[in-house]
Order: sequence, then structure tokens, then C-alpha cells
Amino acid sequence: MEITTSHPLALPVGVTLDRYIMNRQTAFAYATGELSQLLRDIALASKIIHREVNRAGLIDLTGGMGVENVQGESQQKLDVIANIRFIRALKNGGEACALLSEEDEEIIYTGNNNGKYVVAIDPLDGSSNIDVNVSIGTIFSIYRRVTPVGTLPQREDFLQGGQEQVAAGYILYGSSTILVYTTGCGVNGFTYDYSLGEFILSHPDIKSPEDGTIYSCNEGNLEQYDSSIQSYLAACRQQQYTARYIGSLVADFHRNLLKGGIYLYPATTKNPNGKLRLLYECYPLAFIAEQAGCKISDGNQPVLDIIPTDFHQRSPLFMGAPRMVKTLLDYMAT
Ligand SMILES: O=P(O)(O)OC[C@H]1O[C@](O)(COP(=O)(O)O)[C@@H](O)[C@@H]1O
Ligand SMILES: [Mg+2]
Ligand SMILES: [Mg+2]
Repeated sequence: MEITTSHPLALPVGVTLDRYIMNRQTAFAYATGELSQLLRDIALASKIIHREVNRAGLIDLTGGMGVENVQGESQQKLDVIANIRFIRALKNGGEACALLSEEDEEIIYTGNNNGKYVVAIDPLDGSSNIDVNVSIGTIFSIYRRVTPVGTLPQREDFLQGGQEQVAAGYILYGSSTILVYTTGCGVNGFTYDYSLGEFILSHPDIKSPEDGTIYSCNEGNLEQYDSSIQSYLAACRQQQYTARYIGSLVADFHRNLLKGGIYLYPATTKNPNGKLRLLYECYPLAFIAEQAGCKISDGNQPVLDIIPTDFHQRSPLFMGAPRMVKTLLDYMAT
């Protein structure tokens, strides 16, 4: 077999995540490497979860734990495993002084009080899809602490508001595993090459299309939505837009980000404040979406402007191609 220069085997391996983070770090004079190390620690934990998600059916990691988390949702085994993996990686890494997780009611202290950062995390997103081999993910948000280094982290370290995030990202465990993140200088995606054990830059400088024809929403809740949202969804159907809903926020977000679309999780009579959690689902995806040129709203204001009051508070979420979200907000304003 002749290996020509265009043959995949001849192409140079892309930039690894580690190398990319390093290159970025040198771009910031005041950068000390701690945030870079924290991002690497998160990437390491996600490689382990990639392996466990992949083999879940073989190592008895499917099914529930028979217990509920602080949200009143039944915890899946992989929810718990992923939670443990991130806590352990951040404890060992030393850069995070505390975490806030979807799976735990209160702050998780890492014991690294000299750590300058705190992390809010949804260890496993799309739990209802775990056992049926549908894409799932992890979502994370990083803040520089506001309490003095060396002291015990406090509530205010996590309730700074979405605009104060210094980094945010997600990992999508799908047909391939991809890590997408921002530190406020654009959005980049890295595909995991498990044969090398490396995340490789595969989606540089991701930008959302200005408009789209994909809409993502659980229409099973249609009767519970505000009539203006029902009218918007009817208009989407009339225009023969494509309905796509995986039921894993990370996967629905990722598709719409690349292809152009709108994701809606409105308030419902069951969840009058929406279902999705502000600190570790809405804020981090809003930071990424904004950096990629999307529009993100809770129906009344940009999501990053919402003032947080509670660790596990929920928020309606509307995000996607700016022209589509603007149209929806026009419907909601009438
Ligand atoms: O089943 P519903 O009501 O459509 O909700 C699906 C949404 O709930 C979630 O599963 C909530 O996240 P978790 O799985 O992390 O709890 C999102 O990923 C998804 O978009
Ligand atoms: Mg989630
Ligand atoms: Mg979750």
C-alpha cells in the first residue's frame, strides 16, 4: 500500500491539548500555570471516564445506585463514578480548593486551601441516556476564588455569577470523545485519540452559524410551556425545521453549536424555574456559546447576567444561533 502525503497515516499528528494549553499560557504574561494544570487534571479524569463509559456494560457500571441525589433524581452508577473520578483528580491535582457538584448538596473541600480555583461540575450529563448507549457528557465551570488563599473556601466563591467564570468546558462521550473549552479567548475542541491517550486539536476556533434550521426541545412537555413558546415551536414545524432532541444537554448543545440550531428548555408547570441547573449546566454552556457567537437567554436576560443565590438553582435556557434565539425572544415578548 503506497502511503502518499494525503494518506491519513502521513498527516502530522495535530496539536495536543497539553501543548495547546502551554502555548496559550505563554500568551498571558501573568499566567502561572495553575489554571493550565487544572484543565489538564480535568482532562485526565475525563480520559478515565471515557474508558468507563465505553466499558460500562462489561464492568457492571449500568443501572441505578438505588439512591437519590440532592435534586431528587435517582443516581446512576456512572453519575457516582464520574463524581468520584473528578473529585479525586482535583484533590490530587492541587489547583482547586473546592468543588460544587450536581451529585452533592454542599461544597466538596479538596483540602488544597492554597488552591486558587473552585470548580462547579456536572460530572455526568444526560443520565437518562447512560444505559442505552446514547451520547452523554461532563460540564465544568472554573472560578478564581474570592476568599483569601490559604483559608477554607466559602459559598461566595461559587456564587460569583456567570460573568466571573475564568474557564468553562464540556466533554462529550459520543461516537468519539471530544473536549471543548474556553478561557474567554474563543472556543476550541479536542478529539480524544485513545491509542495515543491524547486529546488532539480537531475543532479550532468554533463559531456558531448566524442562523439555522434545527430546533431541540422536549415536545413531550409542550402543553406545559408558555403559549408564546408553543407558537414559536409551531412556526418551526410550519417552516419544516428539523426537530432533533437527544435528551443529553451536552450532545444537543454540541450539535447545534456546529450545525446552527436552537436549544430550548423552558419553564414548565412541573419545573416553574426550568429543569437545568444554573451553576454547572447553564453558566458554563452560556460562556462557551457566547464565545462562539451564539445568543443565550433565560427568556428575560442573558444567562451570564443572572445573579446566583443558590448552589443548585435552576433556570430556563434558550440558546443557539443568534437569529433563531432573537426570533424566539420576539415571540416571547409579544
Ligand atoms: O428528560 P428531559 O426532561 O427532556 O430532560 C433532559 C435534560 O435533563 C438532563 O439529563 C439533566 O442533566 P443530568 O443528566 O446531568 O441530570 C440534560 O442532560 C437533558 O438535556
Ligand atoms: Mg446535566
Ligand atoms: Mg448530571
